[in-house]
Amino acid sequence: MTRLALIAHDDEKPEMLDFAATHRSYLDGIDIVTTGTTGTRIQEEIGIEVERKASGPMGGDLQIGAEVVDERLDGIVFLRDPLTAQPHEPDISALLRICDVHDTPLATTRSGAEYLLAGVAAEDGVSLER
Ligand SMILES: O=C(CO)COP(=O)(O)O
Repeated sequence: MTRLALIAHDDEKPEMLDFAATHRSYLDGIDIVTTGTTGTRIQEEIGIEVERKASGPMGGDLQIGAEVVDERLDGIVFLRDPLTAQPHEPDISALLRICDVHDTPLATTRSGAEYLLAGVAAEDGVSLER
C-alpha cells in the first residue's frame, strides 16, 4: 500500500488543507502519516483518516524520519514556512537530510507536492484530475 507523510508548518496549514481537499479521493485510498496538528486538522476539517505522530516541536519530524530510515514511505509532502524560525530546526534538518540519504521523494512546496502526488498516483495506476 502506498504510504505518504504530510507535514505543514502553521503558516502553511491552509495550503496543506487545500491540497488534501483537492486530492481527497486519492488520499482516502492510501496510508497517510502526519505530524500531530497537521493530522488533526486534516482529519477534522477534510475528513481523511490519518496516522498521527507527535507534533513537530515534540519530535514528530523525527518519528517520520524513522519511517524514512525503515524505507516505509513512498514520499513526503512537507510544506515548510520559509520565513519563520522554528524551535525544532535541527529536527527539520534531520528529516530533510535523511530523505536525501534514502532518496525518498520530498516536496516542500505546493507545486512540488502536485508533481510528487501525480507521480505516486501514476505508480498506482491513478491519473489525478487537476
Ligand atoms: O512543526 C511541524 C513540522 O516541523 C509540524 O508539526 P504539527 O503538524 O504538529 O504542527
